[in-house]
Amino acid sequence: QTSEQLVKGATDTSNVLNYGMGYNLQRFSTLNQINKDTVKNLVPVWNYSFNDDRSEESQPLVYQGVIYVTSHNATMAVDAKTGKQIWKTKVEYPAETPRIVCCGIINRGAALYDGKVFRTTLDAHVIALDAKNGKELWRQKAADIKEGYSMTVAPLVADGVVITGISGAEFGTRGFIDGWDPATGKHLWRTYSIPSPDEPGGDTWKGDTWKLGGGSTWITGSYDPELNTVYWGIGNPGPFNSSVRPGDNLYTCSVLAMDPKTGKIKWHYQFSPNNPFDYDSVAEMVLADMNVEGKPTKVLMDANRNGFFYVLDRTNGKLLAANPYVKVNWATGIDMKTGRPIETDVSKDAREGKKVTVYPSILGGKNWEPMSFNPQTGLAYANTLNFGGKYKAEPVTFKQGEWYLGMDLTDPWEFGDGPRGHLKAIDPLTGQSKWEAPSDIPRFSGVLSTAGGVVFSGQLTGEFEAFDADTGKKLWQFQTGSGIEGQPVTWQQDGVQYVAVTSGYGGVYSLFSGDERLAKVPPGGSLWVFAVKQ
Ligand SMILES: O=C(O)c1cc(C(=O)O)c2c(n1)C(=O)C(=O)c1cc(C(=O)O)[nH]c1-2
Repeated sequence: QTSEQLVKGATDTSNVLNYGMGYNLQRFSTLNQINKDTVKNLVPVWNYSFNDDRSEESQPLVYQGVIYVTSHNATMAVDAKTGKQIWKTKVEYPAETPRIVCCGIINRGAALYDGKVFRTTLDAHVIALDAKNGKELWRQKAADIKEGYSMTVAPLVADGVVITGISGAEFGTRGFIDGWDPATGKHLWRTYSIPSPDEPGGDTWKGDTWKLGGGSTWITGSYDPELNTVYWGIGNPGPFNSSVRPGDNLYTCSVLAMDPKTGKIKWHYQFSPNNPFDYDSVAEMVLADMNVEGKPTKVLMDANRNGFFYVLDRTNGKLLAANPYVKVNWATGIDMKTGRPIETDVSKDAREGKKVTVYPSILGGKNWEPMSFNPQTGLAYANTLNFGGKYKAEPVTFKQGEWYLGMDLTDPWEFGDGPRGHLKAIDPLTGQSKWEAPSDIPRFSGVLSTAGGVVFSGQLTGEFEAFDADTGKKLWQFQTGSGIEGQPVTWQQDGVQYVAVTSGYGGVYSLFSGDERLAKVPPGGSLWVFAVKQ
């Protein structure tokens, strides 16, 4: 398809063309056949097996009646109406690859453009497949797994350029974002998320620390075609132990506004300077037009892992609002003039090597699982985490291909008795919830909202759920075969509205929380498609 079709994104209701359902990453659909009244009649239409037992985080794409979905070891095309496989192309990677993957053997999905399917591989390659038959058209190596790099990100195609990020900040890497020619795979540009000493921002690193500075870019950016600007979030600095790397450590825990053709940085905003707590700022930068103090404003929204919900003016990076949306104790607020956090003793003590209890934990107030913004209700629907962590920095030495953390990980969580997560309907400008749907085990699935007044999400124990967008009341649920870590999408074909989500248990909470309630969840990746019973 053309880039023009891609721009339509969420408003093109018969296709799901990119990660985030539209370049604004709103994950909102104007479809309303599935609505507050009819959702109780939602039934599965078909289920397609991935023949895989890993976590399935891939967001399905839909184009002209074909679903394109990925797992860590395959790319698949499936007939959207029947669930019949059209093609499946395996992804091979060296057996030692999982050793340098921090948080799960996963892939978050593909990008579609000009008859091709683009994806990344765990061993840090970018590949293009023919959308018709799954044949590989080109393959490029982005980085070396021996140096600790891996890839889980879904690519973005903006202004005719395939844009990809990288993972590896827990292994002493130096993050970057790459631009590739969709037709040939030619490498067009690389923008490092960590500037070298002679570049602007280079003085925020001491000595050689920039070389191992982290700043992964593992979640797909958003794109404003009118401003021709891509917004991409940057991960945590490495190592966690901040005494190793004094300074602000640009551009870690920041958002970059970039030119898609050249990768040139137009502006940046740093959420958490010199961060010790793994507060990656990679999560989706959602774009919307919103009234701010009575003025229509082009904004960018971010439910940051550091616990604050930010609204920026996306034309220039100016801070418009920043309020906590979960419990936060590392800062009392954000200085609206300087944009910098007003830190508490928790941050100071952590930097001095003392043991602290920090809210949010190193998994954040919200992790990677994408939220949805519904322009009709003006609310952001996000799966948030409701626990803190115990944090103590410890000495660390760098060894290539090994964990480079500098944090005592023996007992890192501070779980309370209450629910460990909520699906929250958040007012972006205040951070306040209109409603909260608690969950004992936190939800780690993406969120979808629709003009039918319904919000979809899923549980790590496998329930696919629908909520009333205005009240948070649960309207429907369906037990899938494994845990849901996927990202629901919706589209319409031949007059029928469908909803799809992957099921397949795993991800960072499952790996590291020690939550025994998850031990009984059966593995098994598959794709579910639902519609209202006719
Ligand atoms: O710094 C990084 O490079 C990096 C990469 C990834 C990833 O690629 O999945 C995660 C994280 N960090 C991370 O901090 C994290 O909490 C996380 C959760 C998940 C997941 O898939 O559940 N991935 C990652």
